[in-house]
Amino acid sequence: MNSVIEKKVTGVFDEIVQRNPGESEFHQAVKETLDSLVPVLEKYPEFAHQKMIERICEPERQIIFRVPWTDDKNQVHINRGFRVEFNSALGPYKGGLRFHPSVYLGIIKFLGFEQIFKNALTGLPIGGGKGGADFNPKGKSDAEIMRFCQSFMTELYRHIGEHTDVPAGDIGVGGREIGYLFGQYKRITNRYEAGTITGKGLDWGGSLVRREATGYGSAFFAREMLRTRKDTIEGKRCVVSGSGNVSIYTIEKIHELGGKVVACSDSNGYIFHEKGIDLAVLKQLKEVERKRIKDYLLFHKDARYVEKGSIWDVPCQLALPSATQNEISGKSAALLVKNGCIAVCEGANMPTTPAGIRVFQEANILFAPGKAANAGGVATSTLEMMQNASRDSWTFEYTEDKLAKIMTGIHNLCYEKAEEFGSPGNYMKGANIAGFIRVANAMLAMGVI
Ligand SMILES: NC(=O)C1=CN([C@@H]2O[C@H](COP(=O)(O)OP(=O)(O)OC[C@H]3O[C@@H](n4cnc5c(N)ncnc54)[C@H](OP(=O)(O)O)[C@@H]3O)[C@@H](O)[C@H]2O)C=CC1
Ligand SMILES: O=C(O)CCC(=O)C(=O)O
Repeated sequence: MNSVIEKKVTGVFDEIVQRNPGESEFHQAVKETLDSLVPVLEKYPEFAHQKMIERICEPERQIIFRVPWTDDKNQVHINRGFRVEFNSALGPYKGGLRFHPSVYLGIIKFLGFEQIFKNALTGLPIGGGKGGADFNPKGKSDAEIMRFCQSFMTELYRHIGEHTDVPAGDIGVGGREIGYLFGQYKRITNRYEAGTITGKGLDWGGSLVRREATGYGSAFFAREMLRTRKDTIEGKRCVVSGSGNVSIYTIEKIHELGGKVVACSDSNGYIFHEKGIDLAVLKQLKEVERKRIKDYLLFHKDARYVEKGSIWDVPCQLALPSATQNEISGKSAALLVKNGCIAVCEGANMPTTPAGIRVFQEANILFAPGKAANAGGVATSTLEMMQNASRDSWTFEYTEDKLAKIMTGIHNLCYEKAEEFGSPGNYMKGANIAGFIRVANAMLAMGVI
């Protein structure tokens, strides 16, 4: 360890671990970010003096609540709901809701923390927040999902609003859940405040391209990264993990840009299809029938299903992890590099472990961190809020063009900041530095808040 600033940052991190025990994902996200910020604090001593990193790492507000609901057999269940309103320096808290049995405070805090920097990178007026519940939507009937969402919103409604906190979807929360959540919000408040939640249906305040935005945005980011090495997506063999919202629309745009996605997955296993994933089948299975990825074999006998295997064993040039956190271990990263992978673009939040990131950086392959590469979703949510505020609705082409420009802007900002602070080509450092500077400057201007 060298500088005084480095020692200070290490001390701050140790204190954060002590104050937030047992929240390993939150610690991981904070460490990755703080490690990038040493040169910023050296260049701008006022950030250190004003305790900007200490302030940014402490959520403004954390709400934890009971979510009781009744199943179809009239049995009562109790889940735990969360909303962490992390930082509102740039605008209302903005970030999705995750319904998954693994959810606990540490996961919501890591996601909320990442969201602060991601939202800042978009250049749009949005703060960072995240929420969710330890509820497992798998195997539940529509009526059970509705009752759960209504109960969840019966507490959440008092904390949200178009000028305070604007939730959206994440794992386990798609168009169906957003409908039930917004319906209950409208019912309790007696206000058609469409800008309070994003990812809505197109007939009731939603925006074209929001459904596609995170996946399309990730593919646009990959295109921009490859461009810096005078390369393109055309003809590239790609692997996209997951088969949910982000994965499906990543595959769609990669195919449009001339790449070929040969594998995708769900939490049970992965499908390998040398001819390229058949997106129409995938959409039918996952968006309409809510089935398992294994059923892809019913449509394509020449595909292969690998139960419980690692999708990162499949050789590819471009890897787009789009399922969940920590899905690429150091070992998987090493295998990807050995198999000829030249670029990794994170559609999911924090899908690569610290050991995996080290492998990619040492191999000098292109690596886009989730907070930059998957920012297209939240950016388009903000475009949805703009349309709601002006009682307008934009065309697909207009909205997609705006998304593409935002993603190019984020790419260029990360690239330039990495160079300016002495780590050319390091998109992770560039993203952390650019996001932090924007938020810290706003907080500085507003005094000790
Ligand atoms: N939706 C959005 O707009 C945005 C999402 N993200 C991030 O993208 C990622 C995917 O989100 P999204 O597509 O919306 O979620 P979905 O719920 O639509 O899909 C999630 C996919 O990931 C798989 N998955 C989830 N958890 C695990 C796990 N523990 N192990 C293996 N596979 C898993 C799911 O499989 P199964 O069905 O078997 O559980 C499913 O295929 C998340 O990290 C999310 O935070 C980031 C920015 C915006
Ligand atoms: O659209 C949004 O507001 C949030 C999307 C999200 O949860 C994310 O970026 O991780």
